[in-house]
Amino acid sequence: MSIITLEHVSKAYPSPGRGGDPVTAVDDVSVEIAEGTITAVIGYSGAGKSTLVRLINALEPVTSGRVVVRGQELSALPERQLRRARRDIGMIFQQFNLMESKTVFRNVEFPLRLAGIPAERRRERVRELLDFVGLADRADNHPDQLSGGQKQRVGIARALATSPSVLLADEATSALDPETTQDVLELLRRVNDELGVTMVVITHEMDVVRALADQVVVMEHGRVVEQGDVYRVLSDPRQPVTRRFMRTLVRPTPPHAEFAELRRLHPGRLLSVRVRDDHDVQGLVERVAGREGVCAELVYGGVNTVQGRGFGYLLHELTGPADAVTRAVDELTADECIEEVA
Ligand SMILES: Nc1ncnc2c1ncn2[C@@H]1O[C@H](COP(=O)(O)OP(=O)(O)OP(=O)(O)O)[C@@H](O)[C@H]1O
Repeated sequence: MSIITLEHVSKAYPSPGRGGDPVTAVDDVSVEIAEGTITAVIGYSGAGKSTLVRLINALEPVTSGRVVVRGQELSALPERQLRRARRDIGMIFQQFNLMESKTVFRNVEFPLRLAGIPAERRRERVRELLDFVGLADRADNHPDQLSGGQKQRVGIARALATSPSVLLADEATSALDPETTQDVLELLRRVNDELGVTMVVITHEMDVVRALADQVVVMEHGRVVEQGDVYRVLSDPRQPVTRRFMRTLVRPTPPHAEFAELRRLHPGRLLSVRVRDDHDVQGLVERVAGREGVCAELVYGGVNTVQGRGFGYLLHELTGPADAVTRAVDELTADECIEEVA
């Protein structure tokens, strides 16, 4: 069942200069997010990702379209009800946004105070949350006594204080080193698995997508240009922007100088084979190349996994009698997963 529905949502900001056209940050976006899932929103800087997320928790009003969260159309709610609805949507940020003058305890307690929860229950809840994020012994510290990863854990505890059913994460690991990123991603996984919280994660890091996402939404110039199940999007990216992102996880060919060296050693015709677990394209190469004295040699590979399923590219050199190689190349490149590399 869908917990967040965006229907033809657009957001325009006034032109930064006088008399210019408005900036359309989000342009006619329709997305459905199923309860209990993790959706990654990817796209280059300026694609409209942050704006989209601010529309989901109604930090910004939509220009047109509808945003529905748990059956409530946020854009139609009066301020009081909107504040209540926002308690059901937690948010974490790249720069953590903690109150530096307050202790960890007070930071996590803050949303509970706003919600009017009595002191005793607030204390219990903060303890429970700090336990969950592994910071039970840090309640009395100030943010400047914590590492980046610990600060983000406090951010997560604070976002979860009012037991929201949705958590929005805007580049939550972008300021962290790779190891700390892994720890925070693991915690976010637990938030989803153990608490059943639906998550929308903005990122430009494909490792985050790979580690967390069930579903991917790809944005470019304010529009959603591609969306789908994470394995489908990574193993069969359909838009150029998605392919560029996917190639940060797996490369079809080695970097420039290395490729020149590879070409020197393997001057024959090269075929790049996109690997998917639902299409035995490797078997196809072996069958076709096995005919007429053609030989296919694997010369480079970039393969990764998501949700335990392999995706990526294998590069083969075809050698043998010239006519037979041409026939093999023609037959193989008719498959959408195979293309010749110059
Ligand atoms: N408050 C605002 N006023 C005017 N223009 C804005 C505002 N917020 C965003 N924009 C513009 O909307 C477009 C989308 O911005 P947004 O921050 O949503 O993109 P993004 O994909 O999140 O980028 P980044 O990864 O750099 O944060 C950009 O052209 C940006 O300049």
